[in-house]
Amino acid sequence: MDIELEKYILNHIEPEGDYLYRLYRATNIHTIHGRMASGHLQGRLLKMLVMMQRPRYVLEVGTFSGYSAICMAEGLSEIAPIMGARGDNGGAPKLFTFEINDEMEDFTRPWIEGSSVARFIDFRIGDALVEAPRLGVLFDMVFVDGDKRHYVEAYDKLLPIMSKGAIMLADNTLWDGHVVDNAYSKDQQTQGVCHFNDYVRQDSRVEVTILPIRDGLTIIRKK
Ligand SMILES: C[S@@+](CC[C@H](N)C(=O)[O-])C[C@H]1O[C@@H](n2cnc3c(N)ncnc32)[C@H](O)[C@@H]1O
Repeated sequence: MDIELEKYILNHIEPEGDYLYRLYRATNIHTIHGRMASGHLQGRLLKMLVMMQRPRYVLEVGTFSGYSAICMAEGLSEIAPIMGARGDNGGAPKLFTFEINDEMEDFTRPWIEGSSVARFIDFRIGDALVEAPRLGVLFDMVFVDGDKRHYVEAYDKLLPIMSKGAIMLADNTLWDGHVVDNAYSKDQQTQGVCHFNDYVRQDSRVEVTILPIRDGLTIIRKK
């Protein structure tokens, strides 16, 4: 997107807040692929979607530095009073977020635990596609942001543990425009994203739309 237009957008949406600003900076300083973090615009969208969907349980595949997890938890903290939480997390909404790379834990856990919404986040190291089905809960919202080569596998494993009317968000589904660029047709991640986009489109159990925000964000609603 044009830089001026992006600046304009960021000046006309809810501010990121100091904590997330510092986390984004720290992510970019201390990790190699800092730009994987959602950032201001997508973070505000995730929070907004949580407030609109009002989920009891949210699942995230791929915590990385915790940026998107904190944004979604901010949404949960807004809806918690409406959902009749008792304040001890007994009936409060909750985000389970999984990170497969255990080397991220030392960086990410303090940021999550130091955030004002930590009580809404259950951060676990492990493969979300293996661990999430073992939790025994139905998710009302799922954010798939893990390995692009396994998006179809993620979809097949997670759709059955989503409630009717739940939404799945899948990030990076335009993959920097590579989905329409033949030069990348042999790239495994591009192939994974393209396969996923085709696969979801033909599935009559869901409705799907793609937002051209950032790197492409697919919204899938389970009928
Ligand atoms: C793009 S980053 C996530 C960014 C983060 N969601 C955000 O928006 O700030 C992707 C992360 O997913 C992790 N990952 C990949 N496959 C996974 C899986 N099956 N379960 C849990 N984490 C996974 C990777 O190690 C990486 O840290």
